[in-house]
Amino acid sequence: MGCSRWRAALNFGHLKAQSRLPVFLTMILLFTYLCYCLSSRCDALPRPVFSSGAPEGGRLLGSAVPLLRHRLADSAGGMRPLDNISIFNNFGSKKFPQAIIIGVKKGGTRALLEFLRVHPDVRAVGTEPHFFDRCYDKGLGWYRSLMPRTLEGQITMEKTPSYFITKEAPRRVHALSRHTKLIVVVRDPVTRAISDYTQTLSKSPGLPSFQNLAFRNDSATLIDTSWSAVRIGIYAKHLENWLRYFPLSRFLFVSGERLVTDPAGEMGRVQDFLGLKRVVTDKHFYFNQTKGFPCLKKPEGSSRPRCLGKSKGRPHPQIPTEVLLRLRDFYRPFNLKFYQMTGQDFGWS
Ligand SMILES: Nc1ncnc2c1ncn2[C@@H]1O[C@H](COP(=O)(O)OS(=O)(=O)O)[C@@H](OP(=O)(O)O)[C@H]1O
Repeated sequence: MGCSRWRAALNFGHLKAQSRLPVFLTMILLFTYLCYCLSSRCDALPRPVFSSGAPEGGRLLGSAVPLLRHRLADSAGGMRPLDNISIFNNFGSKKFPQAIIIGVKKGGTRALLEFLRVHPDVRAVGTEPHFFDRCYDKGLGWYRSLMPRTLEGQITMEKTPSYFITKEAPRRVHALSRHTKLIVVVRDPVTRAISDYTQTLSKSPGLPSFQNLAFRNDSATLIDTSWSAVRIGIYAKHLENWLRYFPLSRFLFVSGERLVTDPAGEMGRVQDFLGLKRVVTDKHFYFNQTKGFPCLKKPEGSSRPRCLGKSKGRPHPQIPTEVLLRLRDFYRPFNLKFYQMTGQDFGWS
């Protein structure tokens, strides 16, 4: 094509010769952007992370995928293996989650999600989206863009433990879909509070002692319910808020304690609730003596087993017995109410 014809093709009439170059460059940029979007690479999403340090990537069909993923991981020198292979990420479509782990903070939510991800029919966001609490104004399009692609029959999941205590969350989740399955991992509220405190302490070493924060002012008896570490453990109160929007049948309450002592048993209940085949069984777990927690066995073809990261299963500070007893007294009526509401006795004394 001769120069004159290019000129004719790009002749915008009223534009002077000097102003054509920026227009041309803009068109090239727009065209490149369009191509980029069409190849599904312009999702404004944070990439999923895998807190255990294990490889994270798209799941392919069937059981060959973990094997392939780990082979790739091994040969990728620790890099997430599938990130650079766009074809793997383009299967299926992004859907809103059909099931959400809504709580509770420090209950064992990460362990549950990572155990579930072993299942070939579960695909989940690695990071916590915080859509129904902090990011609601970003809109549903943003939320869906965070989701991994799923094929027919696969379940999309996310976990954000703060949803359970967020006043607006039940209404918002319900507005998206009243069919959403809700999973709550609960743990003895006293241990949960100490776990919560341990996490804050790890970030702010100058934090006052647990007992200073747990009791109101200088009182040695009055529990400070304005402290979030205490408030989160009043499960009955938070559940009441959710039950205004969802029937009990939409919930599954997972015992955080049993998730540690009998992960396969608890996973059986979870898979049944989600309508999944019981694929994740005791064969997938081993107890890591050093960590003191169950970990995922190494998948075939990988030389590495998978435990959760260092921030999961941390040692807790020693709390005076009288403080623990007082807290137990405080939680007892709320726990009993919670057992009654859920029809489950979690055995917290
Ligand atoms: N398998 C396995 N490995 C490690 N840790 C396990 C596991 N199962 C349950 N837990 C318990 O999970 C607690 C952290 O809970 P969450 O993942 O819900 O925490 S968070 O809210 O996402 O920060 C974490 O609390 P801490 O022990 O206080 O660290 C663990 O007790």
